[in-house]
Amino acid sequence: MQYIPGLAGVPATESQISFIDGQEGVLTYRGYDIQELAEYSSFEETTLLLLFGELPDAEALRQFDQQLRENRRVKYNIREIMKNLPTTTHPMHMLQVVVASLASFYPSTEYMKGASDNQEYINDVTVKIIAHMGTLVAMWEHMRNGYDPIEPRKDLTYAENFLYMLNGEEPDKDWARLLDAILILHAEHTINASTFTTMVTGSTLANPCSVISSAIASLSGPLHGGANQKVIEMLEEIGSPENARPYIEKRLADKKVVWGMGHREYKTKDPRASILQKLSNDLLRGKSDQLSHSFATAVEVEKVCEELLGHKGVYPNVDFYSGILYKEMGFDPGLFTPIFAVARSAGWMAHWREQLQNNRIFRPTQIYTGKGNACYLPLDQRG
Ligand SMILES: CC(=O)SCCNC(=O)CCNC(=O)[C@H](O)C(C)(C)COP(=O)(O)OP(=O)(O)OC[C@H]1O[C@@H](n2cnc3c(N)ncnc32)[C@H](O)[C@@H]1OP(=O)(O)O
Ligand SMILES: O=C([O-])CC(=O)C(=O)O
Repeated sequence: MQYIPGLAGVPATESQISFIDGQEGVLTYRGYDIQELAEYSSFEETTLLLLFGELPDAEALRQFDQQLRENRRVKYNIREIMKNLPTTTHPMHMLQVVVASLASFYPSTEYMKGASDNQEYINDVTVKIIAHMGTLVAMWEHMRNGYDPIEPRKDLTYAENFLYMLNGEEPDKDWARLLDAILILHAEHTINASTFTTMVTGSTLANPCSVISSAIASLSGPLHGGANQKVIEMLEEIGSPENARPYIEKRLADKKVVWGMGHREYKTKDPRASILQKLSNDLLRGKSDQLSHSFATAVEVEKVCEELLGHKGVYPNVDFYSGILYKEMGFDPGLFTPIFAVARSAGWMAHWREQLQNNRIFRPTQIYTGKGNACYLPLDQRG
């Protein structure tokens, strides 16, 4: 029996949801290239694709979109739970707590019989969770700053409503389209740590709100989704392109990782990083402000890392360029990982549903490396 740290390269499931070619830098959802989806699809349509395996027809999309719109509002008592959290609570921790608490408001043991026995519950809770994610993140942004949250609207798309709830203004169509593309890019990524968490928790037939809460916890770590906030902090610390080389050299000498670099599956640049870089470049072109400076610094960090880490297959991942876009859109860095979670709720729900269709509890084994038979000594006889 061989132990493989981090289960690198070990298949944990068979799945039809997404595919990565890590050598070529390819990512597809249900067979559709991520570049095409980011350009032409919407978050609502991509979510349906991930959940059901096909691009929907106009009526199916209209119905699903309507369900999402109808499920945006959160119950008064959920808002009360949020009100009682310290305002210093990181938005990812708020999300983990509040999504877990949804299980108290939407309980069910019926679905535990298996997917085929309660499709209606599974569909309802899927919509409820995905629709609530954006609302909760936008609400908390006001609440943690001491203001009342803004109520969601039903006449807006998912991305538009998120921007409206954050800014309290009519959402700009171009910003909403950009956010839509960002949500699509973050919606799914095979068996990453948080999706694996989803599958493990789901495999015990835990309530889906607990399942997604556990996935949020997993995504929050800086080696996973939490890296996007770390990247912008790092770029600000570096300050300008000419500081990139000494900064990276020192980090590597200190055996520290460069945030937003490296990936278990990709041994070349993450295709999502290339798309996000292009979007950032287009947005900042011709500007001479601080953020363009951060972008120039990021490009230089990438260049230095390619030279110093390229031989290890370490290149920018999805978290490297996204923060620059978020900052330009006016988002606080505390929102970066929660926005990732909002998008990824689509992928998590798709994997939860796939897991239930052919469920077997996850229960790997171990190679024991502890002591042999030990003899219990009463406390007064221990040295
Ligand atoms: C949405 C996401 O989750 S994307 C990932 C976000 N996370 C980050 O950006 C954090 C920084 N990156 C990392 O810590 C890692 O690359 C991970 C966690 C993403 C992947 O980890 P693993 O697949 O276990 O990579 P592993 O540690 O085997 O890396 C291989 C080699 O590249 C090095 N390496 C990998 N990533 C980095 C990095 N960001 N900076 C410096 N060196 C790195 C490792 O030190 C290792 O070197 P060695 O062979 O000399 O020991
Ligand atoms: O696949 C991974 O390990 C991490 C990642 O990029 C993601 O979840 O989007």
